[in-house]
Amino acid sequence: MWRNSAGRLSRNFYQQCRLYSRGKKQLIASKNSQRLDAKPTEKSDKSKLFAFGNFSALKNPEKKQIETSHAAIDKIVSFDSLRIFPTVRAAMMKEIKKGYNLKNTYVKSIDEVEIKPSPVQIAAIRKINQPRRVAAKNLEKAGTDILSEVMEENEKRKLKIFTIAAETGSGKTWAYLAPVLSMLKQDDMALYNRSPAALQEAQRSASIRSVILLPTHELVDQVYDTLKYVATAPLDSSVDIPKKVFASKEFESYFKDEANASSLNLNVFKWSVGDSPSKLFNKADSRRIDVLITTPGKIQSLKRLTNYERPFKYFKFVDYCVVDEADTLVNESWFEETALTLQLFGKLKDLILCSATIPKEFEKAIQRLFTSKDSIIRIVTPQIHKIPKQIVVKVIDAEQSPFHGSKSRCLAQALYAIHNDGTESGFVKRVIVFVNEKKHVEPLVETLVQKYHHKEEDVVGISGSDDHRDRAEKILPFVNPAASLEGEATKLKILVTTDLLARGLNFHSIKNVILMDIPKTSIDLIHRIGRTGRMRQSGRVFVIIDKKSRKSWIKGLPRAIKAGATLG
Ligand SMILES: Nc1ncnc2c1ncn2[C@@H]1O[C@H](COP(=O)(O)OP(=O)(O)OP(=O)(O)O)[C@@H](O)[C@H]1O
Repeated sequence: MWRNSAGRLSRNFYQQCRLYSRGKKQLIASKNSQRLDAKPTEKSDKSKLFAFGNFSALKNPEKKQIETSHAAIDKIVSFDSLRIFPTVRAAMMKEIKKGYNLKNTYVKSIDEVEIKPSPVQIAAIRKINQPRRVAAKNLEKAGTDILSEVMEENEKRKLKIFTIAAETGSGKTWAYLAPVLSMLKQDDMALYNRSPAALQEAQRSASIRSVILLPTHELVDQVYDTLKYVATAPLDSSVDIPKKVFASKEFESYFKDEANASSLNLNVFKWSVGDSPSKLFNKADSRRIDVLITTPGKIQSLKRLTNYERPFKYFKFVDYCVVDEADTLVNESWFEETALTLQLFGKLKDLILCSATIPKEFEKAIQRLFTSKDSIIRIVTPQIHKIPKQIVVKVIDAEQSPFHGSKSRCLAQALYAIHNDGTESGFVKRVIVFVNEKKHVEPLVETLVQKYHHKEEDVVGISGSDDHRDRAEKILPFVNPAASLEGEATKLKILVTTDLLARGLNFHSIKNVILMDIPKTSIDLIHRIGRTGRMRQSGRVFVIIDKKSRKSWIKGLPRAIKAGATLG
């Protein structure tokens, strides 16, 4: 019912979206593929679960799924053992090294650092970037060449759906970029080796090959910055491409043309807040867009255009789509925009849904978005829903003296202690303070400046009420590497914000996060804590509680994290 004769998504999708939003219908049919689905967690694991009442909102994947990932992960220690297109691997290493945090390490130069794949990168790259081949036994059964050719063509076009779920700061962005960019380059090489002119012709077609969907413009900027760098990073084939690659005829003929070996030569485009539709159309008309980074809302805004015929025509040939922060983009308030956007990609080959948590609602939305549970290949890392052990969590009770119930006095004291604790010497210290409500952001900034004498230029507040240009400006000192002090006295920069900036943002080596309020759910707790302790770095989290928020269970959090408990 969902697919037309060519097996693609049918046109009456929109009405069904309405039915779905009333909880009546399933939406996207998809072909069967490997099933590694999660079942309810066994009782025995409950003992290690840190879950409380309606705070608990996470679905724990089944042990079998975790073991599958464990097995895949243990065997691999280098990117060279993973199937990544050679120039993609080289550009990725350069990009990771460019952003690597050498602060307070004993490493003198980045060249001494060996970049190893993180668990989620190993599991995702192995599972996603698989050659699309029909199983030999099925080809035998086919008998005739024509039928086996049709089967191989179908296999190539079959929609494969993957979910990636891995702890915060574990490198999920490259876990999906490496396979997607590799597939784009593999497609380029196949076409080039058939005929260089055919590749040039394809590059002139007004179309979009892959789309990365994110919930906020900050995240669009962040992923775009990564892609903008790798798309044109200069490569030296004599150094960046291992000799053994040239043993393959395919690569040898492709890289003979220096232009194919000297950079990825990909056309990446960010279409974000304030950008007009014509900016997107002109970009696509001038050269095929290899990767579009945007939000579902921006794409759906094209529906309102009256002066363009068929504004969605550019999306007809999208091969690969990533829904990052998918637990946000498929939850109730975003679902319809995301589902309608996915429906535009009628010839999609790979759909990747990526998130740091698996909320219970996420599972329900996925199972209603895709007709049968076994149409999804799930990639879950063993540390999912665990707080990385290198993060130390402390609970501070504002009811104790000398705070006498004042959380802001408690905050001021914690900031003072961080400012004078001798850590991060030689660099400006940066602290992120999370509050639950955006209306509390500015008053807290005021209090820190007026009452606790922090300098105005050292305390910024960011919430959804701010204009996106101001937000982008204010956030820079926290997403860029720490500025060095050059002999000045220690300095503390404070960012007061809400969950708007808790998801996905790759704050650069932030060592301290303070939660002024207990988050509403364990999902928000994981995302807020995950702004520190990223990619195996250390971090500290201070949770301030008082009579109102005082929940004895939160006092058990530090111990639970130390014991490696899974948040529920
Ligand atoms: N293999 C690696 N080795 C070292 N650093 C890496 C590696 N892969 C990625 N990084 C760096 O780790 C940091 C975190 O990566 P990323 O933002 O993708 O994490 P994430 O899992 O998406 O986090 P979140 O769940 O918060 O979105 C980035 O600065 C990235 O450059």
